Amino acid sequence: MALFAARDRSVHSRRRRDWQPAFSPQAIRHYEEKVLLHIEELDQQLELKAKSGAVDWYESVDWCQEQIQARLAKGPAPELRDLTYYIMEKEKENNVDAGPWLRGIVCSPSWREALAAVLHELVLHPEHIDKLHAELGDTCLTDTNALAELPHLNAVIQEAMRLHPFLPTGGIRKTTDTGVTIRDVHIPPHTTVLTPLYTISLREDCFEQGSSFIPDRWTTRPEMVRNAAAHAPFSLGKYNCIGQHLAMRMMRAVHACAGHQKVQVLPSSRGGRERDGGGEGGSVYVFCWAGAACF
Ligand code: HEM
Repeated sequence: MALFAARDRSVHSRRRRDWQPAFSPQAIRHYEEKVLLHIEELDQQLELKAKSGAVDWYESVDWCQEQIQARLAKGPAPELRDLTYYIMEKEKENNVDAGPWLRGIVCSPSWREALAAVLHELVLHPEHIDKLHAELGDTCLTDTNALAELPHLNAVIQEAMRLHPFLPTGGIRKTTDTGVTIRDVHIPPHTTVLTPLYTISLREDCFEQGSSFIPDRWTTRPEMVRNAAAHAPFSLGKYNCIGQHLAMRMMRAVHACAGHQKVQVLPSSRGGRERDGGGEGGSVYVFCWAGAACF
């Protein structure tokens, strides 16, 4: 059973405690050292590709999945004491096969969706790529502490995650025997509660021009955020995303490359779904493999 699916509080807390050391500041630093090599490689590849043509998004996704499958198939080698190794070992102790779960985290939903969401918006709003480029200046792409201080980079990521929440109707919870009263609303016992994050994100009473991509609302136009509590891309409380700091640090590094290399849009080779930029020209989504390389 995946960690997030452990609904028994004590089981969940114990399993989460097991995972916690893998996300400590020291562990993240150690892990970053490895990942940042791939970020430099990504930046170089982007530069090369920009000269020789586009990279196909779908090929990149296939490559990414192959890398992770190969990594998981190899199993935990003693010298590989990193995040993947740690989680696989811990989950083995809990009699859980972490393979599918890790593949789930790494290859797909959250990480990939968030990377794609930001790129999707950048592709549709190239002026923000220029702005990122200017903001980056000569900031080192692998200096994750310096990247964390860049307001527009952070704002672009937050805004894209607001418009494309990874769990559009997610965070399913169920009340217990007693039900629960929130303000003056009583939710009866054993009721499943769904939070429609996508709908909330677009509400005018939460965000002015809620359906528009306006990163400046997170920086110079705070009045456009009418209810900041409506934005919780990593969820809240005891079940919130344990990997959020790592995810944000890695996303900043990947998207800094987009700004640095001023990524441009070309038509998609296999036609586009909505998130691919679809009717508006498709996209060159070169970054998925950077995410994959991270793991
Ligand atoms: C931008 C990328 C990411 C987003 C948007 C994201 C989002 C989320 C959200 C919304 C939840 C809560 C689900 C719920 O309420 O039921 C969650 C849980 C979780 N996430 Fe992430 N996540 C991201 C990246 C990561 C990464 C990189 C890792 C680990 C390497 C990770 C590991 C987890 C785990 C283990 C949980 C379950 C936590 C628990 O139940 O205690 N996530 N994530």
